[in-house]
Amino acid sequence: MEKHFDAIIIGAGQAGPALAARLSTAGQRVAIVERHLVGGTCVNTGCMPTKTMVASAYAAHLARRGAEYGVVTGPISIDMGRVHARTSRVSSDAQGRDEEWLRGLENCTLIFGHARFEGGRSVRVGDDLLTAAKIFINVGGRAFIPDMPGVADVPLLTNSSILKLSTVPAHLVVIGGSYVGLEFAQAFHRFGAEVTVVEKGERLVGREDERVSAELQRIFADEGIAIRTHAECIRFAPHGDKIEVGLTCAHGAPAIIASHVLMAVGRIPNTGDLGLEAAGIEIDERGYIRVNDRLETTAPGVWALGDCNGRGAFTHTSYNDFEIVAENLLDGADRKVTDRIACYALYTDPPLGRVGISADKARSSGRSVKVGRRPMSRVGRAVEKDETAGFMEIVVDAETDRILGGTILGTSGDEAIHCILDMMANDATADRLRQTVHIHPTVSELLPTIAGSLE
Ligand SMILES: Cc1cc2nc3c(=O)[nH]c(=O)nc-3n(C[C@H](O)[C@H](O)[C@H](O)COP(=O)(O)OP(=O)(O)OC[C@H]3O[C@@H](n4cnc5c(N)ncnc54)[C@H](O)[C@@H]3O)c2cc1C
Ligand SMILES: NC(=O)c1ccc[n+]([C@@H]2O[C@H](COP(=O)([O-])OP(=O)(O)OC[C@H]3O[C@@H](n4cnc5c(N)ncnc54)[C@H](O)[C@@H]3O)[C@@H](O)[C@H]2O)c1
Repeated sequence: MEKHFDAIIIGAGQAGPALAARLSTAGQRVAIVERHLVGGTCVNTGCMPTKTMVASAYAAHLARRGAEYGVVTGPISIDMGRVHARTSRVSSDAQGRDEEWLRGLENCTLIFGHARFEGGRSVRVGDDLLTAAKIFINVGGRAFIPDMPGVADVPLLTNSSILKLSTVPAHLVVIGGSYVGLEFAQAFHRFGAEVTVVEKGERLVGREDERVSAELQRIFADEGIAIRTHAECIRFAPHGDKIEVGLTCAHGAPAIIASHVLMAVGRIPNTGDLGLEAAGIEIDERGYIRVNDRLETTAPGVWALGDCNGRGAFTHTSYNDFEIVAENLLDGADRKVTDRIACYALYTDPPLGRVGISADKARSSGRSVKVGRRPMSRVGRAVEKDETAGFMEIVVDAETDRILGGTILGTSGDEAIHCILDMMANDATADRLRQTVHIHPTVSELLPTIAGSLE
């Protein structure tokens, strides 16, 4: 059956639902199509369940350290069933709320099914052909499983299936030492698993400055998490009821035996089964939909938002894509994706908060910069909490004194980094930050001091 709307949104992740609400409130008839669960990756298999798990793991870690704080506790054990139940509840509550809200929107129809383009203005979902003058793609991505030797011969976990474990793995091998890998590695180690992180690059979080990689590696090693870098030739083979993970490393054992293996080597966009060619929508060599600064695709009347456009890979970037598209369409704004200041956090303990350009990248780009840095051991609040691993860093343009970026690898780094982000958003100078009085005792209070001693 053919059904006509003013707008079709494909995918109910982090941009789609908000856009559906804005367009339908503006009086447009909107269809939003979702093939699995409302809320997409973040709510169901990404941010929310992982940060819930990370919180349980932190509780376990603190409980084990209780005596250091003068809290005498008995033996610590992990009820993985309850960890799992808590994680599922947080996700399913949010998913249910989001779905109910979408269903309640006037002028908006929520349709479950796989959407596929049949032309520039038409999308098939099952027996229905939906047509609209405007189509918005918000299909996200999924875990990438590379074609490594033995990959089809053994069971491998992804960020989705690992959330279903209701027992603690004996030995979890994590392939990939970046966001997904490190957050799960530390959490499962704190739940009691032996954990080995296997990274093919020369260091963890290879996109960050070496100082960050080295400090994270030290923190992980101190906790007892094994790390194997330079693992360039990973292969898998069944080993009884276990999995042999073969590694060709510069040093160390050639293989390890795992009870479970998590693949965390990146994500690929869900663009292969969308029929994009029928609408003339171009993708790049990695499958990301090509968009311009206003997130318009190569087909008129079609936009791509969120992870599938390759312009961001976070919930906040997907949501910001919604803001850009909605304000340009409905408010006559001229917002651009390149106006966004890069910012993100890695939820290890301590977390890494990052904004703008890093010190090494600024220097290698040839810019003249000043850098201020302090170890977390100089932050009073960190000392009081006895969480002194890490450091804080601010990067400043030596000519204009404008703040270019910041790194906080340390307790509350995911929150405190916003001081630097907000200063950057207001184009403030380091001197302005230096003059700003911050609250004592906080992690943020050292930032004005650092801004006053740049080198
Ligand atoms: C383990 C993990 C932890 C993460 N933690 C964080 C974090 O702490 N902070 C952060 O900012 N980001 C985090 N992320 C990234 C974040 O989850 C994503 O950037 C974000 O969810 C992207 O949102 P999106 O709207 O682009 O797509 P998604 O949330 O992936 O939503 C896309 C939706 O489209 C649907 N869909 C796909 N194809 C079709 C089709 N053909 N027809 C109909 N529907 C379709 C999918 O079912 C899905 O519901 C994490 C990711 C992972 C994997
Ligand atoms: N805190 C957060 O915001 C958060 C948390 C989790 C995920 N995410 C999002 O999810 C995306 C995916 O995260 P990710 O960690 O899977 O990918 P990633 O691209 O960030 O890192 C992949 C890692 O795997 C390594 N690798 C690649 N191929 C390999 C191989 N064959 N063998 C061993 N190692 C290999 C890479 O060198 C890299 O270190 C991120 O881009 C991020 O945006 C965000």
